[in-house]
Amino acid sequence: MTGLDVAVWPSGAGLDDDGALRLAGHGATDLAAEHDTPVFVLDEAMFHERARLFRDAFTAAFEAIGSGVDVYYAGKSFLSVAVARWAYADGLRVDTCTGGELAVALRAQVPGEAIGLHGNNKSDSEIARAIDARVGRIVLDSVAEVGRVAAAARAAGRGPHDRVGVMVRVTTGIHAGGHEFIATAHEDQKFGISVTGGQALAALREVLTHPELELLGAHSHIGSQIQDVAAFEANARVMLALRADLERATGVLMPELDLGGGYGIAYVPGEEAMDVPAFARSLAATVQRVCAELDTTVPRVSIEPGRAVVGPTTVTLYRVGVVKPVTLDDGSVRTYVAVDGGMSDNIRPALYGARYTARLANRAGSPETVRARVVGKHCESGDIVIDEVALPADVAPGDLLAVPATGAYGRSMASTYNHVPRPPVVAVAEGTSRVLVRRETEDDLLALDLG
Ligand SMILES: Cc1ncc(COP(=O)(O)O)c(C=O)c1O
Ligand SMILES: N[C@@H](CCCC[NH3+])C(=O)O
Repeated sequence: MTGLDVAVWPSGAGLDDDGALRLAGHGATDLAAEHDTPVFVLDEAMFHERARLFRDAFTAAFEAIGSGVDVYYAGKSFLSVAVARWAYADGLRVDTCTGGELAVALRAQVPGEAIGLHGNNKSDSEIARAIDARVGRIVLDSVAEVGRVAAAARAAGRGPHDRVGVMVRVTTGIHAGGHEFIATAHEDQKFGISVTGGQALAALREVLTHPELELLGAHSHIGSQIQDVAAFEANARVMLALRADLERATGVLMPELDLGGGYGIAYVPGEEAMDVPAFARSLAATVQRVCAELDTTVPRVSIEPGRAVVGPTTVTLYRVGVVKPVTLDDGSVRTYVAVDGGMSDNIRPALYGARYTARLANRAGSPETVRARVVGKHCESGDIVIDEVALPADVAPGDLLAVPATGAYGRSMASTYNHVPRPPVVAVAEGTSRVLVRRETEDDLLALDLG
């Protein structure tokens, strides 16, 4: 819509005649008045659009090569009961990685068979709970876990005729993703079992020795915020070769490969939104080509996007407090704009150097701009929301500031640092708005403190 970069702002965002922000027909000023700030505002229609886009694009691409696909929504990016319900209703499955995420998916009445459980350090109770819920698959992350899950399956009365579906998470050596902390398939890190030296192959063979486990396939996830299809394709090659190696060694052809999540989104103007159908077609073509080279059948594929589904749907609204011009050593001025949240609702800039953009949400503001740094209210000089952004020169205390693309890893990684209660998530649609996750209160925090 006019004045807004469509790659960065939700599809339901627009500006009214005064240049104030509207989200799915709701004025940002009204939303802030009703829910207070900071608040995460999620464009519900866009969540459905994004979920169905992944479902339809990948289904079409993989059906075209004679295969099928399951899209798991990665709950770690943002999960609430409503969101889990929506994802399932939109034809997605739900990927969880802790007992807490599993509990949310189950509360949403997502059937167990449509849930996956990950985790590099699952507890006995998480494993037992997943088996009890009859989740569709447990992704094994270490050799030790193979025996533990088999034992838990036996203890739950499962056997050769009622096996527990598992995958083995492997690291393929493909290094991708923006920051070291979010790259996950290089060798020297905690996730998965390496393909080098035959370790992954040995783990897959180990699964086959347990009659109560059904080996559904191998799983990989190479990192997050990846824009380049080549990295996914390189990963797919390694995974397909591993599948062929297992078949040669044992005669067992794994029916499925999970190629993980990690699809990137646009955070700042100038970055482009990914062309999901083109991406899916390119990946499917690679899978088909490599299968032909290996003279093997095309497996069923699953993927686990989180950020690319929910990230672009959400805008954080903050209230501006202190505005402080600071003269730098070179004589230039940087305007520090302090908002009423910060690293407790968005740790990504501090943790990964992640970049965001912002605009005033209650009015257009003056056409002249200042070089602004948006900072939070925490007792930490690294509490920076946006390192540098041009804001109207008349930005003032009381203004509303909107930061887009905060749907993934914002609320889900939020903390209560400095005893700042975590903000709510409000879903907006044309004519309706509702609180998905309520604001924490000081009473919530004090209730934990036993004195
Ligand atoms: C195993 C696994 N699957 C899926 C995801 C989701 O990643 P993204 O939100 O980047 O799509 C992650 C997080 O990086 C992950 O570790
Ligand atoms: N939390 C990370 C990405 C997900 C890592 C999970 N494996 C981020 O905000 O970018």
